[in-house]
Parts: sequence; structure tokens; C-alpha cells
Amino acid sequence: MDGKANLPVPPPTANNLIRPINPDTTSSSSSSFTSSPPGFLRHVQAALKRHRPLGTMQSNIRPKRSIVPQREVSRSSTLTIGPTVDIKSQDILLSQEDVSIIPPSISVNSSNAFEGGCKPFDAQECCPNAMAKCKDKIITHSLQVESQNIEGQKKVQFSIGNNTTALGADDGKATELEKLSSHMGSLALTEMEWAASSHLEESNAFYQDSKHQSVLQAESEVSLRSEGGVSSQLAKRTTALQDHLQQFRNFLSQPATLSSVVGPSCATTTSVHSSSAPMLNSTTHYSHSHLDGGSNVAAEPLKDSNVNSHFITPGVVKSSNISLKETNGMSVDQPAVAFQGSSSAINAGSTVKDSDLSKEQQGSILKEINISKNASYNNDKSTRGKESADITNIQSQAPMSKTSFSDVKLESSKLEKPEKAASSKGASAARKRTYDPDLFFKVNGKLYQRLGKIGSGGSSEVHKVISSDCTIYALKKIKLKGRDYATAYGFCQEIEYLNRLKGKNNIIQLIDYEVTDKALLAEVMRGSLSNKDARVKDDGYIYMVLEYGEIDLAHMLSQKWKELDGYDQTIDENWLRFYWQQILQAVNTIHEERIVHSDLKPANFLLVKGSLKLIDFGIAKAIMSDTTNIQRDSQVGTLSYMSPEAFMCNESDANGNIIKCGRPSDIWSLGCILYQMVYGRTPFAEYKTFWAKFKVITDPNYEITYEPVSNPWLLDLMKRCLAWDRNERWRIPQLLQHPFLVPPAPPHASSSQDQSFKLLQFISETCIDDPDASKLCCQIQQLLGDPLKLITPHSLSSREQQRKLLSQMSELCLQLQQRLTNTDEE
Ligand SMILES: Nc1ncnc2c1ncn2[C@@H]1O[C@H](COP(=O)(O)OP(=O)(O)OP(=O)(O)O)[C@@H](O)[C@H]1O
Repeated sequence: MDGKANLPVPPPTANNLIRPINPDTTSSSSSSFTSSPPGFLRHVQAALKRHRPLGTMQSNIRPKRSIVPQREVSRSSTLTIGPTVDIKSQDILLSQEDVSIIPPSISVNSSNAFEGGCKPFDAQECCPNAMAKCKDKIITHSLQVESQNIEGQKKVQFSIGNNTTALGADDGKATELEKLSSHMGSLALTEMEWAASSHLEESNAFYQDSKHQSVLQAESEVSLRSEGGVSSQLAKRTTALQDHLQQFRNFLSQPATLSSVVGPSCATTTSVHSSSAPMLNSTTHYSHSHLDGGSNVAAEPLKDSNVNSHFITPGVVKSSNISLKETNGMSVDQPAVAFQGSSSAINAGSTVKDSDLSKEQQGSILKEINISKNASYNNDKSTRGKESADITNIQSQAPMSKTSFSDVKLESSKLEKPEKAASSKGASAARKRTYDPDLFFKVNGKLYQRLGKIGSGGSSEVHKVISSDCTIYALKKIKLKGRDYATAYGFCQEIEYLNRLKGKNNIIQLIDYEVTDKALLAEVMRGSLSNKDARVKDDGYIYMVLEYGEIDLAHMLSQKWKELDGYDQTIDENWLRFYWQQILQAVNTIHEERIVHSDLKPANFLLVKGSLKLIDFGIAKAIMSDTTNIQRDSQVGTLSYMSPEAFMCNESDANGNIIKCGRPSDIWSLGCILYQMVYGRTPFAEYKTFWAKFKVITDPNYEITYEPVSNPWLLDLMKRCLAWDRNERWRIPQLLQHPFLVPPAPPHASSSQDQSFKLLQFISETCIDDPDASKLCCQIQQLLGDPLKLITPHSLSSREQQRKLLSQMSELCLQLQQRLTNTDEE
């Protein structure tokens, strides 16, 4: 679904003064753009308000403040685009289940979904085109409550079209706007400031006034300079701005993936060319915008403002690395280049004159772009070498379609060289690359912008983040400080397991990780731990960047039960089969790798692109090669899903043997999950406290209650998993072949088989309520009807194989006979 196309268009009102969008410059649907002017007018007004000392336009624009409420527009947009999940009710259900040990996992709710400060569409602002690509992704992936979507959507609209429409909206203010365009550089920044201040209003916990003011001040300075008021103080006074620029620059300066720069999916971008009257250019071809931008710079540097406010994250003005992308895009000559609109920040920067400027103004378009970059970042020479490296790097990946551009690229490299030298000379001015930890996580040098907290487990917090190539990930952060080394070691092991399970489809994929305590990690990787009892003193963290899951099974189940509520229905068997099979396959994958998960529960199965994947190997253990069980230092798992042996781990059984946990312990947990899928509650849900649960689960004579279900195989399946004696529990390969998942094939038509099946059919009909007998009938039927399932066609001719099959058959017949005798006696 094209989220943009679904944005509602507000009815035209007297106040909604929208200049028609020039069709020449707008190639995509304009519906989304027309919805944004009011927001942008507010935005322009805010910008102008801050420019009071520079002009007198405020009074002209003030009346516009009352225009169409943005939020209403946004709200309806959200409703058409994003599926919402009633998190609260699910949480309630979960909390019933995990009463004593682990709280429900996904705690996305209105209060915490964006805890951490940054709202999802900050990312849109950082990299609008790539965000256009992943806008839907964000919306559909989000488990955000409506109010958050509203905020986010508002920003979508803002970033899509508000600049243009707002600038074009008010004919009456054209003169002022033209005047204003001479301050476009500052306006661009002021718009950014608006965005920042808007964030400030909306999430003031994260953007302090002081920071904002410093951006504001620096921006004003830049605009003053753009009027010719160049002064040597500028360098100093723009420092605050540079800091903010630097933060986002760091974010964008990470190696960009090719797709983020040139992918056709980055097709929606907006730029406003003030010099040719405010226009909207939604699917702007790069070459076009590039030429525009370039010529504007040359002719009227002060007017050249490809005004675009995308490149603001709250409190952070985007940096000139945007221009790197632009440069890259230029060499690619692809339509719709990501970051095309970035020239606002760049060109705003270009109004700042420095010694390089006059030389470069004479040069090619590329040179002009470099001017912008150089001007914006003149003070940041220490990082410029890196920038140019980035350029080269990105360009080397980009397909070249025009020779002229290749020349430009070379020229670009040449231009960079003297600056590299200058940068090394200017090392004293070098500033440390910084980033705001409230807004970003840094993992192995890569920045990930926070989008909100997804949930927190017993030991970690998990955040939704976006990378510089606009991919959404989950970032799990585990604090090590204060933990004993053994526990910290366990956390590191999760990394080891996830590395081992890389490429396995049904296991969540680890994208990147960092253990800040390198010594600890080294020990884990070596498989040794010398300092077991000591506590981690340093402020160490483990960061894990993971594939992002949209929803977990716990929430899916609770949704499913909510749907069925009041209809007196049981859960759809095919739905159950579909997901149960995926659950089994995921657990089979780790069991084959000799890993026992030990904390299987619905919350640890995540839906990623339609498939269930297993997460959270925090307490998983590897099975030693000489055993099938593992010994644990402590009780583990989530109470409602814990096996009897997990409760009694390391104790002695009746025969004096040490009780260990192994794969069967996971099978028990799977039984509890299946039970919950069938009945909507776990088998011991009625026992609320730890001790009550402990008592019944560890009692071998306790009978689990199974309400009648229409399919006896389903009942049988649950019992196979929830056998108290761990040796009686089925293993996953058997479970995958259980008749519930693999229903017996109907009898073949051949007459000889017919006869044998008739006998079996007759027997199975008489013991329909006896799953054991039915299963035996089914196995005999399979053996008779399709022995090749068990052996190869070639081996069927071998006498030995035939004897084996016959003995298998007689064994099954004997068991069936015995079973029928037993039921008669009962
Ligand atoms: N890759 C992911 N994508 C989306 N959400 C995730 C992801 N990983 C974890 N989560 C969410 O965060 C919650 C906590 O994560 P996880 O279970 O890994 O942490 P934990 O501290 O080990 O938790 P637990 O208390 O279960 O031991 C999960 O239940 C899940 O809702």
C-alpha cells in the first residue's frame, strides 16, 4: 500500500491557500502534498517569528496560524495506513501468564513506544528519500499506538511537501517570501529549527532549550553572514551549529549502501527551488535538481536555497555528508536520488563565504557543491579526509551512466586533496566526533538512530532503531556493570549462539554486535572464564543489532483470542498447524546445533516478514558433545513454561541421579505453548504463585486438564509434549511427523490395499477416542500403503529391508492388539 497516496486531502478552505503545484516539476501524486501546507505555514510562521530581528513579516503571516488542524489530517492518514495493535489488552493477557517471573515482553504502549526521545519520523527527516522507501516499512512494522502514529505521520507530510506548498501557498506573502528568499540559507536552517523546536514542544524531555537556542543562534549567524555580514567571529559563533551538524553528519557518514543512494525505491523526494518560485518536485530526477541547484549557486548564491527541512533530527541539524550523497547521486544520474533535497543544508552553508569560495565559484557544478561542503564544514577539517574517502567509496559502487559525470567525480577527488592536507595541518582545530547518546546508539562505529523502546526483558532493553541506510533493526542493549562475570559471560554467549545460527531462516539474525568489555568477549570466544566470581566494574554494555520483528507470538495469540472472543469458537486448526510447524522447525534448528533454548515461550517467537523466528538465547546452553543434557547453575526459564526438570535442575531424582535439562525440557515448553494456542491459557495458569506452580509441575502424579477438542490428534500431540517423564516426550523430528501435522493419506484405490485398509479402517473407527490406537492404525496404514517413505525403492528389494519392515509391521500390530486389550479391560 502506498502510504503516501492514502494521505487524506483536506478540503480547500479560505485559509488553505495552496498554490497549484507546477505539473512540470511534480511527477507524482500530489494528494499527499496538498495535505501539508497548514503544517508548513505554521512552520514558516515559526521560522519568520524567529527572524523578527531581521524583518517585519510576522504580522503578515500571523493570521495563518489558525489553519486546518494538522493532527486531524494525520490521524486519518494513520488509520488508513498503519495496522494497529491493541497492546494493552495483550499485555493484560500476558501478565496473567508470566505472573511470577518475567513480565510480558513487548511493552509497546503509548507511554514508552518512543521512549528514548526520538520519534520515528525523525528518521524521515534525516534521510527523506530513503525514508520514503521505508516509510511504509516503518508504518506497517510499527507497533505504535495511534497517538504516536499521528506524530509520525505529521512529519511524513511535513517532509513530503510542506516547504513547497507553504511557500507557494500564500500569494499575498510572495513579496515577503521573496525577500525572505534572500535569507534562504537561514530560512532553510530556521525551518530545521522549526522542526527541532516542534520536537522540542512535543518531546521536550529530549531537546533542551539551551541546545535549541544554540542551534538557533548559530543559524541566525549563518544567515547574517549570508547577507554579507561576514566576520571572523563566525567560525567561533557557528561552533554550536557545527556540533549539531557533526552529529548527524556522523550518522550519515557511515558507509551508505548503494540502495540507499541510488535505489529506484528512493523515488520520492521533495525539493524546493526558491529561485524559480516555490515549487514542488516530488519525483525529482537527480540530474535536473543538480543542474538547478548548481546554476542557482553560481548566479545567486544568496538565493540558492533548495529549501528542505528533511535533514533535521530533533536538535540536530543534518550535516554536509548529505552533499556526499548528492555528489554520488550526480555521478549516478539516477532518477530520484536519495538525499537530493539535502542541498538545503549544503547550500545554506554555501552562503557562508570563506576563502575557498571565490575560487570554487568559478568552477563546475561539482565545485559549487564542494563549496557548499567546504563552507559548511570549514571548521571541521579533521573529518574532511574521511568525507572524501566516503565519496570515493560510494562513487566506486555507483553505476556510472555518463562520462561527464565520471570526469566530475575525478575532479571531485582532486578538489579534495588539498583539503586533506589542510585538514592534517588543522589538526589542532579537530573536534572529536560526537553524537547524542539520547538519539543514537553506536555499535562498532556505526550509528543507529533510536526510534523507540520496543520492550525490555529480564536483563536487557530492546530498542527499535534505524541505520544510516534506513533499515529498521532491533537493538538489544545489555548493561554489564554490577553483574558477575558468569552472568556477563552468559550474555556474551548469546552472541556466540547467534553467530553460530547465522543464515538459519527461523532464527533471528544478528547483524552486528559490540561488547564494550573486550576482555570479557575474548574470554567467551576462547571458551574460558578466569574471573567467574568477580563483578563487572566498568560501565560495560553489550549491543546487539538484530533483525527487527514486527510482532511476537504472544501478541499474535492474544489478538487471535480477542477475535474469537464472544463467538464461542476454537482456534482455527490450520492457523495452529501453520505456526506450530514453524515453531517446531525453529526449535529443531537449534536442537540440531546442540543448543537447548531453555526459555521457550510465545514472546520469544517473533514474526519477521511473515515467518516465525526464535529469539533470546540469553539463557540457552550448548549440549556437551558427550551428553544429551546440560547442567545449570540456576533455575531458568519463565515459570509458566518451565519443565519439571527445570524446576528441579541439579537435584537428585528417586534413583539418585542428578536431574539435568536437555532438549526434552524445551519440548515441555513447546507443549505449554501449544496448550496455550489451543486453549488460550497455559496448563498451570490457575496456579498463580511460584510455590503453587512449583508444587503441581513437579508432581509426577498431577494430571493436566485437557478440555475436549474436535481433533483427537491435537489432544495426543499436546500429551506427547507434556509427558511428565522427560524420556517419554517426543523429539522434534517425531513431532514434525505427528498426524496432527501430517494427517494420514486417504486409502489408495487398489483392491488389495483396499482390503487391508478396510480392516484398519474398521479398527480405527471403533477406537476413535483412543489416540494411541488411532495412531497405531495410522502407522500400520502408512507402512502398508507407502513403505517407500521409510526406505529407498532400491532397498525394498533387499531381503533384509523387507524383514525389517515386516518386523516393524508385526511390532505395530502387536502394540495395537495390546492397546485394544487394555481398552477392553478399562
Ligand atoms: N529482534 C527483535 N525485534 C523486535 N522485538 C524484539 C527483538 N528482540 C527482542 N525484542 C523484544 O524485546 C523483548 C525482550 O527481548 P529479549 O527477550 O531478547 O530480552 P531478554 O532480556 O533476554 O528478555 P527475557 O526477559 O525474555 O529474558 C522481546 O520479548 C521482544 O518483544
